[in-house]
Amino acid sequence: MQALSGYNFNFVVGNRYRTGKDSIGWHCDNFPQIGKRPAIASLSLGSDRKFKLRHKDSGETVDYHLESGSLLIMLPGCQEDWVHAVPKTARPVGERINWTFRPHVDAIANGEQKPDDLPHSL
Ligand SMILES: O=C(O)CCC(=O)C(=O)O
Ligand SMILES: [Fe+2]
Repeated sequence: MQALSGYNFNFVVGNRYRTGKDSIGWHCDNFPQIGKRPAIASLSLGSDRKFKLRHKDSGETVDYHLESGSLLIMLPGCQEDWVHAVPKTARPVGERINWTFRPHVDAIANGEQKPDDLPHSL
C-alpha cells in the first residue's frame, strides 16, 4: 500500500456493507489521532458501490463508482475541504468490504504524515 500510494500508514479501519441498506453518512476523517492533513488510502473489495464527495463550502459533489480491487487515495486536504459518504442503494448489491489505511500520530514523531521512501512501482 505504501509503495502504491507514496504514503506511510499505521493503522487500518475495516467496514462491511452487507447489502445496499448498509451505508455510511456524510463525514470527514480528520480527528486528532490521525494527524494533520492525513492522506487516506481506501481499498474496496466485493460489490461495487457509489462513493460521494461533497465540498464543505461550495457544496459541489463528485461521484465515484468504487469497484472491487479499486484503490482510492484521499490526498492531504481532502478531509479538511470535503465530506464523503457511501449512500444506501436500492440496487440488489451483495457484500462489500472496504479497508481504509490511515496514519496515526503515535507512530509519527512530529504528527505529520510523511511520503514514504519506497519507490512508486511494484
Ligand atoms: O467504505 C468506504 O468507501 C468509505 C469508508 C469511510 O469513509 C470510512 O471508513 O471512514
Ligand atoms: Fe471516511
